[in-house]
Amino acid sequence: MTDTVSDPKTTSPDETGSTEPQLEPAPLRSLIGFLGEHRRVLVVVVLLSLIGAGLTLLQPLMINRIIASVGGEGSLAAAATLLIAVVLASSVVGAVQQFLLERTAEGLVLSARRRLVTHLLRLPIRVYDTRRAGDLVSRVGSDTTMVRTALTGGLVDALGGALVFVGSLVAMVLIDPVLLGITLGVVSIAAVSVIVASGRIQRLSRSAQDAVGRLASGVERAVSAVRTIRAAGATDREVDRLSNEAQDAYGFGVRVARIGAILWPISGLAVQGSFLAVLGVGGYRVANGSLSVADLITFILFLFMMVMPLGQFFAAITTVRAALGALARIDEILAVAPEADRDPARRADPRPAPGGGGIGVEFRDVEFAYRPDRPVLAGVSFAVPPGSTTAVVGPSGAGKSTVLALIERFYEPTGGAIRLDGVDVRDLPRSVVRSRIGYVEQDAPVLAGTIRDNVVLAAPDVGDARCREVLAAVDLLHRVDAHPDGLDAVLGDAGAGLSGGERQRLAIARALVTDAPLLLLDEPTASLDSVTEQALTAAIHSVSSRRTVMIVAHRLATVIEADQIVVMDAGRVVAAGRHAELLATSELYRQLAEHQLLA
Ligand SMILES: Nc1ncnc2c1ncn2[C@@H]1O[C@H](COP(=O)(O)OP(=O)(O)OP(=O)(O)O)[C@@H](O)[C@H]1O
Repeated sequence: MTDTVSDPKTTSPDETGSTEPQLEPAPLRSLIGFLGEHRRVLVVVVLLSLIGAGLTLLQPLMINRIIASVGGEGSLAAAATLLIAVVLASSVVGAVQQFLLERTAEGLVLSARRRLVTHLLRLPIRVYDTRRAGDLVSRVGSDTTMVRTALTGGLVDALGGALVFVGSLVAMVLIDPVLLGITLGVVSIAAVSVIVASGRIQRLSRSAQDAVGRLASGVERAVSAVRTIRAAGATDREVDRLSNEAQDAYGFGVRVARIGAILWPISGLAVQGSFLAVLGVGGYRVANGSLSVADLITFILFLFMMVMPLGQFFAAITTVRAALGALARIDEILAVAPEADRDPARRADPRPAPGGGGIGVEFRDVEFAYRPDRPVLAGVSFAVPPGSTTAVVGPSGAGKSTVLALIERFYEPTGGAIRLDGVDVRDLPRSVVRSRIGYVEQDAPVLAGTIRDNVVLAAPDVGDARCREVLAAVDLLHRVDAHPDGLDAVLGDAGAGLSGGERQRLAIARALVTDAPLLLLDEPTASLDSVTEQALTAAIHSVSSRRTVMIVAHRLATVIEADQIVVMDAGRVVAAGRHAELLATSELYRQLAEHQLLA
């Protein structure tokens, strides 16, 4: 299972001027796979495009008939009526095709965004540790739009165009092979230059998308930390940083424009050259009688027809290549395996959650590292009896939060085992493990939305009475009642409208609402004053009679009453026991306690 975003295939960074390793563009078949679910309507669009191409090809032949009818061959009125009918039919077919194509393109964006969002929220936690949120967001917003341009920017038109091109070619070879030879000679100069240049355009567009991703990450970083940035007087520097990222995207766009600026005159010259050559040589051949005027005009009309799809085709190459660059960024995320459980056959039967008393937790020789070269937990063992309260204390960086993250199965231990009620957590589906746990992470976020949205996150069906009950338990009910909208009071991003302590208490209410038998609290009282802290500690204490509680705390006052205190240092358990015992037996605990005037 892949659980990190890998970029196995990279190109040399200096090709694009970017210092970051570049993803290889997605292969064309990946784009075709993406289009797969819209294949029915795309077949219709392609058919319409082919019909449109056929109708277009008929037009020069009809003009030939009109010219011939002026010379006395057949009815002019009939030929003209037929031409008008064909032109009208071709417009109608074109309009229907355009609409279906645009609708399909929107559908493509929709399904790509849905797939990405579905996947993005299920990636292993490790991936979010290494990826920037803004960049992930820009893949959903901007890269999907780029893929859309592959369709609307000519992929389908190019198919109809190919028919017009081939049809024109056949007609032209029948009319005058010599003239056709001259035309192709000149046009191939344009073709070669476009194909060479489009590879470069593809790399540059991908770099532009990467730059847009970095810009989005930068904006996200700046907006989410706007107070800190303002207070630090760093606004101007952040603005400069972001405008540099925007400048990068601009730079790549300008480089694409530069290539385009050289490219289009070359193709324009080739097209003009072929017209002039056909007019010159064709005029000469009309003069010496080897070609009729009607055939020369028809040939020139077919030349027009051939050149138009050529333009479409060149444009399609460029947009499809740019889209493949963006698709590589989408595929990179889709290729990461989402969080997965063990083969169901090997899973233990999840036991029903006990009615009361909580569940037991056991760590046996647990090893863990976020990075292979830096072990974070080394042989951690301890047992938390059901219904007891265990505090985990120790200096910063000791691995306390990691212990809770492993119980939640955000990461897998690299050695040893974690058991819930005697069952290895790896043998339980993650959803079952998590449904039994109420978890308050360190700096737990408040989600934008109402107070109710926040409380019922894990239990969307609970009623107002239960919401009020848990809000009362964390001493927030009076705050809710003071607001005219009560539970429906809207909180801004990051819980704007609440104090730091209120946010923390709301997070605890969220963990309490499900009545989960195991409560994991990571520094739940960090931003509380000592009076509120005491109230909250009492609240936690009152709910702890019915469940197992594990609480990480720096403030020992919170945990003095715990049934067991596990002291960690540098990824190891150095002591475990009750407060009074540890004061006598653990030097580290005594130091921690002395600092807080508890000894
Ligand atoms: N997501 C992560 N990726 C890489 N390293 C991490 C990650 N989270 C924590 N670490 C590292 O793992 C070690 C233990 O971190 P952890 O957060 O578990 O410590 P802690 O005891 O909870 O610290 P604190 O009391 O400061 O919260 C630290 O060295 C930290 O730098």
